[in-house]
Amino acid sequence: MSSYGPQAEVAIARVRTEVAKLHGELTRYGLVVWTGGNVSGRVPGAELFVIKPSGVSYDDLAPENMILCDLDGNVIPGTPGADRAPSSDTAAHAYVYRNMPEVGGVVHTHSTYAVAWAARNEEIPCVITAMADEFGGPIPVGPFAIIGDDSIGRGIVETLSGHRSRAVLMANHGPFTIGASAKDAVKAAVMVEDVARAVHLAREAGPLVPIPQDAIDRLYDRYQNVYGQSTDPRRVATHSAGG
Ligand SMILES: O=C(CO)[C@@H](O)[C@@H](O)COP(=O)(O)O
Repeated sequence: MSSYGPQAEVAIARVRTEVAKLHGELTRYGLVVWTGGNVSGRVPGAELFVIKPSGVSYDDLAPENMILCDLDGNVIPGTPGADRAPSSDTAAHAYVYRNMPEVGGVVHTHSTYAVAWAARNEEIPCVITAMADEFGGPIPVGPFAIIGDDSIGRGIVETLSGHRSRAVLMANHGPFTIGASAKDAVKAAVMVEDVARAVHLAREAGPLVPIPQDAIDRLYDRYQNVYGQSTDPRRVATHSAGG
């Protein structure tokens, strides 16, 4: 049985509970069918993250069967849940944690409208204020990447580094989102599906009207710095990063 010391063990237990519970949000918001999505969370203060087992029904996910991994995506032997195979996207999540130290959570879903944009390899243009608020502009498309190794992770990092968006539509696959915490990344997954649906429906009904860049900038700035509570993880992360 591995032990990382009492402080880290408390943090691991907290992230296990949070990550197991957050999968319920994927089903609550209709972002997944069957087992087609995953959530992970970084363990603060340790070179570790927690992710779900592969292909296990969401009803059966519990803190004790979440899987603890190092930042190379290796399962930590002897820890609870280590007897099962981790999510197919473990290497992708690990790559993001290794290369984006500010990221505390990663989420992948196959939510319908976001996947439809990904299937066309088409970015979602910024035509509604909710997008300017949450994503600060369009939602970009990442490269086509094979599932199973760190190609997806490389595509996520290449596309989102220096980009305001916390969501990327991996070509012909679907959305991956990042956040200051696992919950924050789940929120981005909920929001990306909402805007993917709204912009799709808008375009069906008529031409899209872009929002001027200066208005996008003002909306984004307000949402990062004024909206919500000063204790929100997003605002704490923005300010500690000097943003
Ligand atoms: O996108 C894919 C496969 O297409 C996977 O992320 C999805 O099915 C979820 O897989 P896991 O159950 O996390 O292994």
